[in-house]
Amino acid sequence: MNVIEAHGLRKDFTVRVRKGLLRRERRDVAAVDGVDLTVQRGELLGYLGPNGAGKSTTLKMLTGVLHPSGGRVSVCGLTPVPQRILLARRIGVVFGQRSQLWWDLPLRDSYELLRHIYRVPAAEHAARLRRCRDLLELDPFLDTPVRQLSLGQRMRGELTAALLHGPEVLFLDEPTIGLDVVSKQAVRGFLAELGETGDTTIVLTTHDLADIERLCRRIVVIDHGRVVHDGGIDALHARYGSQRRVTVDFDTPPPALPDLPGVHLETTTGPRLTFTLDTSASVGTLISTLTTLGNLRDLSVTEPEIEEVIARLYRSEGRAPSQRFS
Ligand SMILES: Nc1ncnc2c1ncn2[C@@H]1O[C@H](COP(=O)(O)OP(=O)(O)OP(=O)(O)O)[C@@H](O)[C@H]1O
Repeated sequence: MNVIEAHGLRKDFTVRVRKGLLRRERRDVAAVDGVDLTVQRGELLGYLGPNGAGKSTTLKMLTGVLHPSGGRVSVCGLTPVPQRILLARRIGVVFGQRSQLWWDLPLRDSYELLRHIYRVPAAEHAARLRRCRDLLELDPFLDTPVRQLSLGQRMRGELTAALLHGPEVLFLDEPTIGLDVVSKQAVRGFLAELGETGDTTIVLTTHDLADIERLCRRIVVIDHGRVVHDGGIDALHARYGSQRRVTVDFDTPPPALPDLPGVHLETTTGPRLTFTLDTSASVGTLISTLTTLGNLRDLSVTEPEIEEVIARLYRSEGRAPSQRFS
């Protein structure tokens, strides 16, 4: 069953552009330009794209913060803007830059207030909080006012706040931005566990591709407000011709190699040779050919980096590298 359905979703903003010293011109910018998106119950979807691609704008329309300029959208069977209050009970939202906690209150008190706002039965609330406390290790700072929390502590606190009313869908806009390695691991581990239960549908935007690799089986990539990829990471590797790298060490420098289709000799440093292989080429064929040329002492195969694949995709959509990553 689809929890999120968007068809031809668009959002135009009117911006003023400087024209000469005093003149300003109004111009329409299509931030989201006809996005079709369906997400099934229990999916953990990565929503990717370069800066300014339209990710946050999409999330704002899905959560009822922004009115779409066109298209249809439904989340949990509701239309986000007109049914915003009903929807708020069924979704959880974490926008990295904004807080839903009370700045001067300790986390514990913010959670108690949220319990009353959402009218969550005490036992249910306690059970959910217990789980978050354990998995996100909240106890050392549960009684600290939010304004005194570090970014990583606050993010763990925000995640908990978004989940205490038991939402069906969790929207996360860059939840690991600026976090140290330990906090990132805590947040990722928590989301992985939440995703595995299949009870909560998660839509995650991030520039951290390690988040995507660790968590998402399906990714949707948008650029200039349009979907440019919807599928698994493997499909991306296949589509953008990722290259594996094979490094071998011979006992002594080997003689010249015969040509093998899809295999490219990248570097030779004494007895060490490094090859790149197109997706169509076989590592097995390369190795068996190499063993006929001399004694192999060591061998390593490196899988293509997701960064490399995503960079190719962004490049193929016609952006300069400096515009791509934050
Ligand atoms: N309130 C607004 N008024 C005018 N233009 C806007 C507004 N909000 C967003 N935009 C424009 O819409 C486009 C998409 O912005 P959006 O914030 O959705 O991108 P994003 O993919 O989330 O980017 P980032 O990765 O940098 O957060 C950008 O060109 C942005 O400048």
